[in-house]
Amino acid sequence: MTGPGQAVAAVRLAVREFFAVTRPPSRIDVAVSGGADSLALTEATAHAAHRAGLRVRALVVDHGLQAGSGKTAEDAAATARALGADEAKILTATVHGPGGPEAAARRARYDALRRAAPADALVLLGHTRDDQAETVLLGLGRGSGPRSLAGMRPHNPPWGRPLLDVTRATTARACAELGVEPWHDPHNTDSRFTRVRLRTEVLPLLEDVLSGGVAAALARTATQLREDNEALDTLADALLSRSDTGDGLDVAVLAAEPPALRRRVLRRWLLLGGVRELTDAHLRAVDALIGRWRGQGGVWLPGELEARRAHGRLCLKPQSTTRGE
Ligand SMILES: Nc1ncnc2c1ncn2[C@@H]1O[C@H](COP(=O)(O)OP(=O)(O)OP(=O)(O)O)[C@@H](O)[C@H]1O
Repeated sequence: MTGPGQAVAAVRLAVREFFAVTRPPSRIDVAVSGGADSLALTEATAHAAHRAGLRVRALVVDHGLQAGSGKTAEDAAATARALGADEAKILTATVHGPGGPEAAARRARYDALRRAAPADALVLLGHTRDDQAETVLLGLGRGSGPRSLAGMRPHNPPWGRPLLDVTRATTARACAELGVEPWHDPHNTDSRFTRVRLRTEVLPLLEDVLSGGVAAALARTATQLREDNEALDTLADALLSRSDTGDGLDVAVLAAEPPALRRRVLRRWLLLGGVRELTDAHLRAVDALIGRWRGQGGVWLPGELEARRAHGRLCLKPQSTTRGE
């Protein structure tokens, strides 16, 4: 008997390595679009799970946006079962709200998956190294900070992404080895989408100019930044406890620290304090109350809150018209 092909073996190895670090619950959910990435992931997950006595459920989201989407979802569910999933469930998503149709569909998809999964669930997604590279490149082009350039995290409960080191070419080959025909999302070739143009025009050009290895290099950048971020987050946590006096943050303690670390502390403090949709401009304005203090008034923040400096402390209060120091 011949064993699995090389590509199937590579995907299985990635899933096994993921489970060695992230202990899976007794039932693992896999988000299945019917594309090559999530089908290859389903097969590898079922292979690893069954050896460990765990169950696998495929979750397929039908956005109802394209004609025949119901059939696409049913086909994806049937293929997932054929590849070893113990059960397959089709979820319907209601797409509405702000942003373009892609963003609205993504939001609706993640909401539907989150609703279907129990609190301690692990929901696996088929993002690959190519997706990670595109995310980093998109972030670079938009001037994003290190948090965003660190790309997608392999484990960010309930989400798990075991294939971030596996290429899209490998998942396509794995499907061919398994004898399954993946679904091809028409959006993936629609050049009206920025991500599609990055994938089909920008990355191939960069690969050519830089003699290859660009996607792998971008994914490495993401990993390095993620490690740096984790280290800085640990420092920021410690600095937040040290500067928190109970009636605000001690300005003198924060002023002695580098601005990048200070902004990380402020970000955590503001989010914990109930500020929503914090932008970089807000963060810099609050930081200016420490680093560029000229007796300015408070900074108004989303969530009807105001950060103010008074008596050597930085305080977060409901918005008012009173002035600080
Ligand atoms: N209709 C769907 N039903 C279930 N899971 C899906 C569906 N579409 C996508 N997924 C899951 O999300 C993974 C990533 O797919 P895709 O890149 O299309 O989605 P995305 O979440 O919009 O990603 P990105 O963050 O890259 O924009 C897939 O491999 C699959 O696991």
